[in-house]
Amino acid sequence: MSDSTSANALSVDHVAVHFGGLVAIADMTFSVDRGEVVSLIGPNGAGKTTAFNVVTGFLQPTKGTVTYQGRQVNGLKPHQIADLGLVRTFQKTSVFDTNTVFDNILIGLHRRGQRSAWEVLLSLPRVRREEEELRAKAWDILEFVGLDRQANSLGGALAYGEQRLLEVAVALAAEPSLLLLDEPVSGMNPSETSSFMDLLAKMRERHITMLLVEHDMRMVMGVSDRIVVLNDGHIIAEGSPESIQNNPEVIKAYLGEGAEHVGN
Ligand SMILES: Nc1ncnc2c1ncn2[C@@H]1O[C@H](COP(=O)(O)OP(=O)(O)OP(=O)(O)O)[C@@H](O)[C@H]1O
Repeated sequence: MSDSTSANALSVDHVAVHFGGLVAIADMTFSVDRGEVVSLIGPNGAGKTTAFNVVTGFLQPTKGTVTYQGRQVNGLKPHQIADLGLVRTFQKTSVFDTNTVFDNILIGLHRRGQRSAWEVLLSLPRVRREEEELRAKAWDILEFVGLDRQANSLGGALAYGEQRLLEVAVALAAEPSLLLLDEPVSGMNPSETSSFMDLLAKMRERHITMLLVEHDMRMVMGVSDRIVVLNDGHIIAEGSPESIQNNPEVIKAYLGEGAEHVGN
């Protein structure tokens, strides 16, 4: 973590979100530095999903600003924010069931393509060369997430945990400069969760900046550089996994759900 504000990839400053009279987020300020993995945790209803939706443009804050690499992003549409490199996954998987795993990645890669329909139709040599490069890139991504052996399976035929891996693979195809993961291991069995943690560790080694909303504490403690704890729309603690695990305020906030969730 760096003290320099110029290292901040993402800054959330004094953001509040009200739904009518309900204050989902009262006043939230936090940042994510380049190369950092930051997790947003908190009991049910704390405001995590709301915060995630504000950062990705799916909700507008009532107050405050969100800036990314020095540029204000609140007010932009979700696809404009994605174009800036903030790429998100969803709680529910969004893979194309009737396309192969390989084509799912290829579609993701094509979304970034600059070519006109005419160039593609005429199949110009440059287009063919680029197509080959994209296919090679798709293989690299599939190998990276460990789905290369399922390349020809249909998206819908994959096991649940594999579908979630594919979703991350599609997000990686967009070459995110900040990857936002919304409860990526929810619904996974322990072995799928463990494979997913291995993938996160690999992404971390590649210095992919990540913001994670997650309930699974074993995973949060294992992969995060820094943890931001929300409770009732307020940030009640922020720090390393060790400091969060031993923070009395955090333990108290979780007691209603069972304090053991924080420790392990
Ligand atoms: N669209 C909405 N309209 C009204 N209230 C909402 C809306 N979305 C969220 N809320 C409320 O805002 C508060 C924060 O909800 P949010 O979903 O952000 O919490 P969370 O920490 O993600 O919870 P969980 O862990 O259960 O997903 C809750 O009281 C919730 O009921």
